[in-house]
Amino acid sequence: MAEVTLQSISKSFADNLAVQDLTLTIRDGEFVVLLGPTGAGKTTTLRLIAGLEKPDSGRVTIGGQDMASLAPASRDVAFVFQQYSLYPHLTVYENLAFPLRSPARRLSADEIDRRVREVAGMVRIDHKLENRSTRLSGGEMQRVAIGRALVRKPAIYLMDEPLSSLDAKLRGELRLELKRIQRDLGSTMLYVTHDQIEAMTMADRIGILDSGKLVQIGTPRDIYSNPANLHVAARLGQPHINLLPAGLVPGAQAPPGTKTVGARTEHLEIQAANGNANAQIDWIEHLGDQSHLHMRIAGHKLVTLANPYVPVKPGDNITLTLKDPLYFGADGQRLM
Ligand SMILES: Nc1ncnc2c1ncn2[C@@H]1O[C@H](COP(=O)(O)OP(=O)(O)OP(=O)(O)O)[C@@H](O)[C@H]1O
Repeated sequence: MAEVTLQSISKSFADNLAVQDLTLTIRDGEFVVLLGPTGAGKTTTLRLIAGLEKPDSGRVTIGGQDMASLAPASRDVAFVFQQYSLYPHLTVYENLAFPLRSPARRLSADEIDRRVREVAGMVRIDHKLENRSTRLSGGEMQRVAIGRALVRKPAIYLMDEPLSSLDAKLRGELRLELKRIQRDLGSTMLYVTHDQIEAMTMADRIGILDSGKLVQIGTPRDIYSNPANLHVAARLGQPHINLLPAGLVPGAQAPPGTKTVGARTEHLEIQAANGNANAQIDWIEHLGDQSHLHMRIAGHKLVTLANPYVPVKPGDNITLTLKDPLYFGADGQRLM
């Protein structure tokens, strides 16, 4: 494993600036997640590291070595794509063994066998080693695709939404397993997703990409609690952060220049109105272990998370107050 750096990388397709002046270090053994909406430049960033795209300017280094003159095959990276790309005519075993069979590796048959079985156990596909890869469920195929990357020990794993084609339950399971495997192996990993739960649960650091720019990078806790601007604040949190005009909800002293107040569940206090109602419950979504409270204050809608036994019902008048919310200026940047 190795440290990977991107130094002031830019990449355009015709007049579309896909990656803009991107500087990022993925430390040796670190799990970095790039989070951003569609078209933010996530896949392009991975492809630039893998050498599948050439930057217009800037430098990529792996283990301190400049990659400019190295072809993809010489870069010592393993790429997992969004859609499993297995060899359909081969068994699971042969798919996993394939990357190890290159003559340049000079691995013995015993060594290959040991490694294939070890990785098959890690991704829990060891019971299907003799199956043709086409005779697998989508989830099993994607396990094999991830396993095929893991049999090698490259400088860095590049993963492009590897769980996005799976159903929610399997995604949850594999998310945990991938994190465990990465920690056990001490792998360096750059993982791309637009799923905030994946980012929050797996990353050592999350980088937020917007229109090709790295807007903020930090630990999940830091990105959640101290978003640099409105864009970052809106990317994390379920339900979405409520963005309200300054002065709408009482209870907090906004700093000068505040245009927007950002209020998550933990920033809102709800009380049964005592003749001093300022808001109303619109409706309640029951999710089982918790509920979403939809409220309205002076024509603005808000949503917060509540316990399922919260003693309110649609139509109730309530008193809503703020508790240490986030403040943003007219330019969208956070005000401290
Ligand atoms: N080969 C290409 N030719 C032309 N434009 C491209 C090419 N690859 C990417 N782009 C453009 O570059 C921008 C960034 O694309 P990229 O695929 O990196 O985004 P992304 O964040 O990975 O999106 P998604 O989540 O949809 O995969 C987009 O506007 C895209 O249309």
